[in-house]
Amino acid sequence: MSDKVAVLVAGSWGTALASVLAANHPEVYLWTRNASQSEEINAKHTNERYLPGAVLPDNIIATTDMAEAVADAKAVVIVAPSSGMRQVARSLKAHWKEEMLCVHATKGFETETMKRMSTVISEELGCDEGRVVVLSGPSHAEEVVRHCPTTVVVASLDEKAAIRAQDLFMNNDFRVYTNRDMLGVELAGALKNIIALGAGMSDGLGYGDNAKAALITRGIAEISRVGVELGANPLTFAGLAGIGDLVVTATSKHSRNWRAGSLLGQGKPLNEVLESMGMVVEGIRTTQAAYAISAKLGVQMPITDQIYHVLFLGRSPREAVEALMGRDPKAELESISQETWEQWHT
Ligand SMILES: NC(=O)C1=CN([C@@H]2O[C@H](COP(=O)(O)OP(=O)(O)OC[C@H]3O[C@@H](n4cnc5c(N)ncnc54)[C@H](OP(=O)(O)O)[C@@H]3O)[C@@H](O)[C@H]2O)C=CC1
Ligand SMILES: O=C(CO)COP(=O)(O)O
Repeated sequence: MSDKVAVLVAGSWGTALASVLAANHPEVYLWTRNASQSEEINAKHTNERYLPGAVLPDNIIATTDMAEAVADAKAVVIVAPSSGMRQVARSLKAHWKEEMLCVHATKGFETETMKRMSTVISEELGCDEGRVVVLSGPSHAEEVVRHCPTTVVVASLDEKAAIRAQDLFMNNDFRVYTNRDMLGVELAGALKNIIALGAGMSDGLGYGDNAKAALITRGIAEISRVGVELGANPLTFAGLAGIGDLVVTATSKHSRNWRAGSLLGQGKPLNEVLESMGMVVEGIRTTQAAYAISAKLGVQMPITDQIYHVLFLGRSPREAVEALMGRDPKAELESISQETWEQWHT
């Protein structure tokens, strides 16, 4: 097998990951459905729409031909938004070979089915879920292309596949840890976007650092609660894919979820906010999925519940904050089950 690596879709994160890979591998093929974007990347080594101002390595070769991108690649990295994942994975099927490593770096669910991305990919490729690796963690594309030090985790049901992915991406700017808890890593990466929307709303309303710290801390509590209920390792939520990514998304102006939340907090309607973003805001779809998951499991997700009401049921961000602050008095660790408590304290 060649030294070639393929990245599918040239949005901001796909392009940034292609530039990480280009430092480690001689040829990185970047597939896009957009011919003019492909020409721009090959001729000017830029992707102005998604990463304005960044200069890309010249061993990134863009193409609109998926067969050309994937043929003989040792690894395929899929970075489609969750809404396009099934379609992209379905197109990959004709070109994918069992021996290729398959990594995804998408943070979201398939809203219609509430499935995780590794499930969607394995269904479309017709392979075992263990063949898929997820890459996640605190990593804004804008900083990664500037070679700012960044740490992420890769997780898979197959530890050997995770180690292959670690080896594929790791370099002096981009440090990669393995984690065996694929479920926890995928859940954490998706659910933190809801809390980042809330943190943006809080800032948009003009609230301060106390409110944001509360959202981050109570946010990771509800993410862990649903994660543990589904069978994830509670410690994953204390790691890079959990609190690490929640902090970076809830506190950074690079974050599209934070920015969308901030505009909503300033009173802009959702449709106007989404029109002005021009990039994917995964937290919106994820709020729908998480609201349904929380109801199905009977697990309390009070912040998610309020964000859902703001996004889809006309509640104002200020009313949502009032509802959260006016909840019944509770002990901080009340909603952690006895079993989980014992797990954490042994
Ligand atoms: N940006 C970041 O810093 C990070 C993003 N992520 C995650 O990565 C994922 C992708 O986000 P990001 O790159 O930021 O998104 P962007 O909005 O920057 O780009 C989205 C890209 O997806 C393409 N696309 C959308 N739907 C399809 C489809 N059906 N078929 C083919 N291409 C499609 C778009 O193509 P077109 O231009 O033709 O519409 C565009 O290239 C998300 O899950 C996000 O949460 C994770 C970590 C960091
Ligand atoms: O996941 C991210 C950083 O780790 C990017 O978050 P946004 O999608 O909110 O920009």
